[in-house]
Amino acid sequence: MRKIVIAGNWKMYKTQAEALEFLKGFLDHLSETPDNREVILCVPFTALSTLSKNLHGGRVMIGAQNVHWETEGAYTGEVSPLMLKELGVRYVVIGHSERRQYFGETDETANLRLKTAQQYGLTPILCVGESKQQRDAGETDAHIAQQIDKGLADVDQNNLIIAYEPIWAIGTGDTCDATDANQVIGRIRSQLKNPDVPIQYGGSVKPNNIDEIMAQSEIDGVLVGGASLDPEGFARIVNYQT
Ligand SMILES: O=C(CO)COP(=O)(O)O
Repeated sequence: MRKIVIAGNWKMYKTQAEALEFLKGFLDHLSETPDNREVILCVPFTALSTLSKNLHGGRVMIGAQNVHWETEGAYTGEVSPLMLKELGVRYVVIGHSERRQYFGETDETANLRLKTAQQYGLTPILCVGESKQQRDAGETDAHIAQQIDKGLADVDQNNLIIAYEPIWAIGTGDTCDATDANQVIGRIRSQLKNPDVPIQYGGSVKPNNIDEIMAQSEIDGVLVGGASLDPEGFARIVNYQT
């Protein structure tokens, strides 16, 4: 039985005060959430400590949005897995398309980050997905196969989540057709050594399309950007109807 994992990716949004405000509105709704759904908030580094203190022992787990591959060193501006562990972080997003696009991340650096994260007991969420140009050229499967192949080299598939996020669907309101996403995710699964790895869909997930997305047989959860910033909306997503 595969796990269901619903994660919010706040990206570079919310100060500590705003994060606490979010919790006030969000936590009340979780009593309705079935036990088999993992709920994760992947927040900016600056909000991790506050969220950790306020969520300790509760239903919601905390994730970071990146991690360096060394334990410590002269890497200005970077954060190590040990530093995240100390704050109670359990998950970390790796290789998000925004990091690949704006910060020069590659499949190779994603692979290094994945291996170190696992070594320190963090569960990585590896993001993969094609651009509009690649999709139009019929290169979706080949591109993702390469991201998976290189990204997961020597990675333990027993402590891993994958997020399929078509780049053209991120932040655009242009959701990938749910049955289409289901097929791509099925093909990703067939490439894995462990077919039980949870695979999420991400890209313009909203309260009004979550039920259809989660009705798909291969989709084990979602990675939500913009709609995870609103406590009511994200609660509706977490409590999707089957
Ligand atoms: O990039 C995403 C999650 O990591 C998706 O963002 P949106 O939900 O805002 O499209």
